Amino acid sequence: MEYEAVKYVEGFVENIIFRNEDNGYTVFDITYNGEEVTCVGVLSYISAGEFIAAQGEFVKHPVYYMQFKIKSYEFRAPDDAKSVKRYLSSGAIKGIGEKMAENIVNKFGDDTFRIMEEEPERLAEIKGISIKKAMDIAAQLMDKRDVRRAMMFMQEFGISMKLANKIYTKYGQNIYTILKENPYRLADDIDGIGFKIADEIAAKAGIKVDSAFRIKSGIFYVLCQAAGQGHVYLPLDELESYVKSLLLIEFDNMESYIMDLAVDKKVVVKQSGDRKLVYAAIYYYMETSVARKLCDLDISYSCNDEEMEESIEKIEQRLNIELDEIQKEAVKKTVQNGLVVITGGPGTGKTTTINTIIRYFQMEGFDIRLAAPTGRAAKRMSETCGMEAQTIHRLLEISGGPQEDSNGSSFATNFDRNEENPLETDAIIVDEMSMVDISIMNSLLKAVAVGTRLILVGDTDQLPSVGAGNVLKDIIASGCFPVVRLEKIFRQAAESEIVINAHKINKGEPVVLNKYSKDFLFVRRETPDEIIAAICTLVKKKLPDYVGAGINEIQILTPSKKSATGSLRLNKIMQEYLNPPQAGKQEKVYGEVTFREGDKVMQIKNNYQTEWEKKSKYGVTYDAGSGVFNGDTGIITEINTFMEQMTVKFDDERIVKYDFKQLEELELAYAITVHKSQGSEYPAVVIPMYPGPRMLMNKNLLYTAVTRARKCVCMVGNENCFHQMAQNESEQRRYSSLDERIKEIYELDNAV
Ligand SMILES: Nc1ncnc2c1ncn2[C@@H]1O[C@H](COP(=O)(O)OP(=O)(O)OP(=O)(O)O)[C@@H](O)[C@H]1O
Repeated sequence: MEYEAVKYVEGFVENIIFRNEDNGYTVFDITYNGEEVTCVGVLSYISAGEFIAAQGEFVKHPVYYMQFKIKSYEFRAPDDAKSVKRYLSSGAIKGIGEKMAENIVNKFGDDTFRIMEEEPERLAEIKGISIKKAMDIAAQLMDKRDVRRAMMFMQEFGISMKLANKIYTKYGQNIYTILKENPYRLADDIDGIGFKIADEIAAKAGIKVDSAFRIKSGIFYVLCQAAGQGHVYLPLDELESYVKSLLLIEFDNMESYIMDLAVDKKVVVKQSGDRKLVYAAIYYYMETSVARKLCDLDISYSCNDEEMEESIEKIEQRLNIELDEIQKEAVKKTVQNGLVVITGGPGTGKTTTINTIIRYFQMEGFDIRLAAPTGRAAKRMSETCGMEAQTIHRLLEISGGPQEDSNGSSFATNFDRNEENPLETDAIIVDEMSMVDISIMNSLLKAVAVGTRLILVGDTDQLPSVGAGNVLKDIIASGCFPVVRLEKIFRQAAESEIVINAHKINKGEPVVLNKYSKDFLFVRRETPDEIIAAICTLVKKKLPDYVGAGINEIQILTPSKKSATGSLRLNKIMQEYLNPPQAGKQEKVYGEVTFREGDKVMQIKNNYQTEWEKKSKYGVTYDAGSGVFNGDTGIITEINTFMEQMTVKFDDERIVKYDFKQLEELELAYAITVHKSQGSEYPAVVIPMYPGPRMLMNKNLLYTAVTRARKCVCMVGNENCFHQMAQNESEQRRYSSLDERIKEIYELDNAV
């Protein structure tokens, strides 16, 4: 072939060699003038068997030699008998093989395609084709043409192939009206499309910036964003100002848009005093159903006080302890009530109380389940209670990916345990309740049958849950259920300056920073670089021996991600220091991060599908399952660039193979933010103390960081920064109203 002269090729798509569904880049073969030609180009749609006519030119590829680079193209219906036969026998139409293709073309010749499209019933004139089959062939042809047209149409709006496929699967031929009239529906209906993408599409479709669809979609988007920051609702005035700054327009009738959304059941509006509160409907109903269930669980049992005292005494003898009066009261309350909250700071005897409750229930012959919100918290609970604790997710038996609401947007997880199939147990004790958000609380409560005792344990002064809601605080604030507050610090705990100082921080009392403390150390440094240098020495040389732990067990906790002493920078430096490049150590660069064999990493989102296994030292698998969760930490044991896989061994021995595509789920974890450390405990914790944003650097955060340490807290930096944090009460306000929902339902129940 005279490659240079050829500017046009045509032929049947025979073999698709490569296709990137995100951007449509495709490599495929056709036969042109009797020769096989490899074509490359960006195509919105392609299917083997289609007839393509393309303009472009041949270019020389270093390995694959000459390839035709497509500039423009069109798919054509084949127009002569030979081509039609080729097309039909390519397998493009299901149900037509080579022989039948021949029969069809012999009968109708060049007119075949027109007949198939316009008078498909005539195909039944051929032996072996029923009327039903004839109509099916016609439908397939139409479908193919429709898909091709739709894909090309969507490309005009800059929609990636992958999304275009999803959109077409959802709407079919309705895409034309939807994209032209209300592309914002995509944000509601299709996973992977949010307001921002829909807004870009809308701009291309010429939708006006003040269109009602845009404003309503913007309102809903702002509510969902607020939920991502922990808010269950937003007051109307705040919502309005966020929406206006998102959409960059001014408009008057905010309330009428909200009313429209309320009619569509997408939002709920509640009056509170003289303010209107706007909820994304799903969160409102979650709060309501959590409140309803809590009231249902709150039943009381009549118990003989003497018998309870006797049983407690027996346990005290067995455990060789003497419970404090409040601890005893806590135990009794759990025996007498279906729902009890136990709250207290570090060292106030929560674990001891839980352990007594467990023994008590065991003596009664109760079946008991223990749970905590994260893997690490569950592991710690198992250790301190001497009985297996599970994550709430596992307790509820995850049964697949995120569940979709009627609009198709994902918001929750499917659990096998739910109202139809509740947990069959007498008592459930949940620890670290401060981390439980409204969504997982809702799922948990669905699976708890009335009659099962539920005991909620936590410290309300820890940072609130990452997800929306203020569950523990609201339950307590409602004042409707039995709550036991443990406040006394026990002798053993009182010897720990970690515990003493944590309580001082909490109460706003002055803390003396004395570097001679046994477990609460402050190393004074000024600049970020000096601070980091000191941290390096502490983590590698000093602390492991001091607390009798491995280097990887010493955890750096930092308030922020991006500052000079933030987790991103610290991780880079610590990686160089603790796990530098070395011949034979494989690496994988992913975005800004280089992962290296031997690195400490953390899973940063819940993934219920990811499979894991546990292996004995001889490499024999003895346990397997699925699900890795936000906060799980481990070590990279292998990077296989050929298989494009990275293997991580988690702290609890689970081994997970990540495809390179999945690496967005992992972060280096030499240093992690305090927020991510909630619910975990480490033998030693190192905290850089360097000024940062006031909203972030507050008492709550300091308290949470300090209480993560079991044996030693070591702060490095500026003493003033510590004191400012301890005095900064600016706990960011969370808009939640579970307490109100509980009160409403409780009052209704008790009014009867
Ligand atoms: N009634 C008691 N008498 C004497 N010591 C007690 C009593 N209750 C708890 N302790 C001791 O106080 C210390 C703290 O108790 P525990 O671990 O139960 O508290 P916690 O609230 O669970 O603390 P953390 O949240 O820090 O784990 C432990 O050493 C425990 O043995």
